[in-house]
Amino acid sequence: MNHHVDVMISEQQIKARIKELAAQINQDYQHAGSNLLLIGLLRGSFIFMADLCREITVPHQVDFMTVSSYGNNTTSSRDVKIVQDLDESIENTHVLIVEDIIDSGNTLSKVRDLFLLRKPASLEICTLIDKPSRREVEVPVKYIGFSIADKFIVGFGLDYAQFYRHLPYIGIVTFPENT
Ligand SMILES: O=P(O)(O)OC[C@H]1O[C@H](OP(=O)(O)OP(=O)(O)O)[C@H](O)[C@@H]1O
Ligand code: HPA
Repeated sequence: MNHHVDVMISEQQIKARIKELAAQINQDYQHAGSNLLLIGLLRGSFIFMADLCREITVPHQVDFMTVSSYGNNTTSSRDVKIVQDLDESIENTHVLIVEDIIDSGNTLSKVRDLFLLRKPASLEICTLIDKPSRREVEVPVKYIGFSIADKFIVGFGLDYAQFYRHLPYIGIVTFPENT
């Protein structure tokens, strides 16, 4: 493959930040009873979800929904597809969407609008990475791991053409035409 990957956010930095996010979530949801549901958007969120939920000590359930908008491209198609919806109702449930990255905002905006129609008790978003300069659609995000500049990144669940999701760090992809 004609590009290379450099470390941008180390494994240690990510682990430490996830602990901080979970501490904030534990505090914010201490009165949610056992009515908290974390919903990860696949595929990108699977590693962040696995690490985050193991730091969350308030009772909660975990579910996933499969959504896709990038295909194998590095820019959003803006056509967000619900590939696999939730099986269960989220009515009267405190829902926290867990996402790897918010870039244009198209994915989370569509999912958020869909979930709001289902009348959850509350609905918030937690993303590991935010790229605010790329936003096309505003979406309220309560928990942000790292806010970064406009670079295409991989690792910790994030892919380039489905590769690199396994990297334990966030890396920047450099393409030859950009160097
Ligand atoms: O804010 P946006 O511009 O919509 O971009 C964010 C979305 O893009 C990626 O998903 P992708 O469609 O690549 O699917 P994946 O989760 O399977 O990697 C990522 O996981 C987010 O869901
Ligand atoms: O920078 C990115 N990397 C991988 N997938 C993505 N989806 C939106 N932005 C990105």
